[in-house]
Amino acid sequence: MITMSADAIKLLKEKVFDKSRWMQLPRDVVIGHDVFQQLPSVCEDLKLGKKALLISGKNTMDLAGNRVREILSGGWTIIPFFAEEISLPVIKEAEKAAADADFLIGVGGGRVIDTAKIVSYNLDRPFISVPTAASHDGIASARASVAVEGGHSSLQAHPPLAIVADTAIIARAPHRLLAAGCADVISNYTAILDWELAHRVKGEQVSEYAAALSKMTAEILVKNAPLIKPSSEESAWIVTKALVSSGVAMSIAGSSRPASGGEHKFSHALERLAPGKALHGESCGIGTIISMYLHGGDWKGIRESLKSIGAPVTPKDVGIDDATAVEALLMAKDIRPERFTIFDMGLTRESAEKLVLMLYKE
Ligand SMILES: NC(=O)C1=CN([C@@H]2O[C@H](COP(=O)(O)OP(=O)(O)OC[C@H]3O[C@@H](n4cnc5c(N)ncnc54)[C@H](OP(=O)(O)O)[C@@H]3O)[C@@H](O)[C@H]2O)C=CC1
Ligand SMILES: O=C(CO)COP(=O)(O)O
Ligand SMILES: [Zn+2]
Repeated sequence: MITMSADAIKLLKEKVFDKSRWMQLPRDVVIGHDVFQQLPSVCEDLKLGKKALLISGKNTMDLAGNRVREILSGGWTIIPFFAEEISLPVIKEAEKAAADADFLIGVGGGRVIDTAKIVSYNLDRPFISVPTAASHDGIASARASVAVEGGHSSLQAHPPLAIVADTAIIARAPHRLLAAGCADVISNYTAILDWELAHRVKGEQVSEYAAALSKMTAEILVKNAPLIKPSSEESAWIVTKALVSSGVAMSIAGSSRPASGGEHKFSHALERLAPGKALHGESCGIGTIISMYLHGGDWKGIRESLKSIGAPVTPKDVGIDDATAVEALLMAKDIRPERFTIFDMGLTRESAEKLVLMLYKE
């Protein structure tokens, strides 16, 4: 009889048994021109029930939420709910409003979709993600980002059961939103470098598949950067696919690690210090240039790609002064401190000031 030593059993346990992971992925992904028409088929296909809470925003309810409501009105009862911000009180209100709903629909930008995602998770009801802008990679992810007292939380949630992304609507959104979505994807480059750094310094486990998918998504996007233009449905299509792919990478990893490193911590810090000035993806893009410089990579190449897409590359471009950006860089390490990144490698005020100035250099 072969017997195993206690050490061998421990190793086997670490290598095999403790590795079980539950990956949840979206089931129906419909991207294209005028695909709202397919919402009834999607709801029937997924057997979601007959009553839904539709969460949308101040602008997006008129732009798309009401249209979704109209399309589904033949066979479903749709209760509209305005989410003007993402906050715990709004989430609680939405949960009350969804008490007897069978499923949730989030129609809007990242904040609306994350709100619907959290409500869906808390009430254990399915949800459909209907992005009106290709501005963030939470469209398909199983994570939800929410500012909390003294920090920023990335909450575990369910991924949407379906994504219905109408490229005609997305193409009509202000170009700023599309460029922000590109920057959110481009930030995958430094998110992966930070993840690998955390592996080397802290022994954090890296999912090779999630990392490869995330990096490949950023590479394809950068390759297609010359095709990304305002008001173009082809651009909306390219960017939406990249955002879905990046979201899937997060689901594979079971965390936002493949798409969120130090550049995201900088973005969350900036949002705290200068709320509402920069879009999420915009500040992530600026953080990516700085992080890539610190990693010793091609930061000028990243800056050129962002510029060519029309994304901001300096704090000034988003109406934020340099001193605030310096503070955000210094604060970044304290946002979700358990996530080790390049900003934990001894960044000083003096170096932070130099890094911000560097953004303006030719
Ligand atoms: N869960 C995850 O994995 C991820 C989550 N995020 C989160 O997503 C959020 C950022 O998303 P983002 O979309 O940039 O920001 P917002 O959701 O704040 O949307 C920005 C603005 O764009 C408006 N808008 C949306 N679509 C259109 C359109 N078609 N035409 C005109 N205006 C439009 C919104 O209107 P309205 O007022 O109607 O909302 C809002 O005023 C952050 O909270 C971030 O943390 C980001 C990445 C990943
Ligand atoms: O924005 C995200 C990925 O692009 C998710 O990030 P966080 O986990 O930092 O909230
Ligand atoms: Zn992001």
